[in-house]
Amino acid sequence: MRASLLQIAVNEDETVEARRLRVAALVREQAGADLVVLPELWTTGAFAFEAFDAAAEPLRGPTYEAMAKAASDAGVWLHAGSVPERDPDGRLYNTSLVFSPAGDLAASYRKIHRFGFDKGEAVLMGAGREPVTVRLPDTATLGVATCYDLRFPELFRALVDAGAEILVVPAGWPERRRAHWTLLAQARAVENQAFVLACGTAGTHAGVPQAGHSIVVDPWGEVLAEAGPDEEILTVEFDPAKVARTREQFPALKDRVLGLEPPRG
Ligand SMILES: NC(=O)CCC(=O)C(=O)O
Repeated sequence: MRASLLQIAVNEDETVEARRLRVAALVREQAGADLVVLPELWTTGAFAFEAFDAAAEPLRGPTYEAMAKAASDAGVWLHAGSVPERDPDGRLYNTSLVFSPAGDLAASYRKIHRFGFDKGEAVLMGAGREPVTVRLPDTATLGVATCYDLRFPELFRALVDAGAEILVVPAGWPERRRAHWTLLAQARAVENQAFVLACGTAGTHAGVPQAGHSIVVDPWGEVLAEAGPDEEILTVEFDPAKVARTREQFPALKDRVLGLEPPRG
């Protein structure tokens, strides 16, 4: 399987419309890949809270249209990262879109864990409730999560319980916590014996330098590829069957003890 992670630079000197056109062209150039992955909220930047409202779009808005067409032009599965979605009631969500090679929407996922504690995304956007997996026929099952979700292992375990073998994590992770990003991507891969494809942004928006360093980790925790800090296309080839082999050779997932009593005392 060949995957391309498009680590897009999100800077304020480029308009949302210009970036959308540029990213669509980059996706088209990935013809021949099986899966293309974009970062979180790449139209505005994940920390550009003040831009969310103006840039919000219905699910089937301009980013949906551009990415559906780019996926079908390239003939690839496309995890198009996330967009600020405005639902029919006016509520915003951080919503990921996954397209089939025919350009059909295969899945959408509203980010469950919103970042910012008592400000930013956490107050501006609603929370998703449903973990989402996507079956790529004859290939593997994707489990999708978004950025801050990476800190919550129980979500990833739910995805694995639903059959996920490749965990895809679009993000807008800041440079100041880059060490967490790398560590958590490896931890989620090792504990779930799954591939992790984590695609971040580069550049600086809203005064927050982005980490870049998109990363692909295999089910044994080995880093197969890692980007640098700037805009980059990270391409990697791997065998999804390694998930089943790893889980068979080192069957730790079978040793889970569920439903523990709460601690006494
Ligand atoms: N956009 C995000 O979810 C940022 C997450 C983050 O900065 C962190 O978890 O640290």
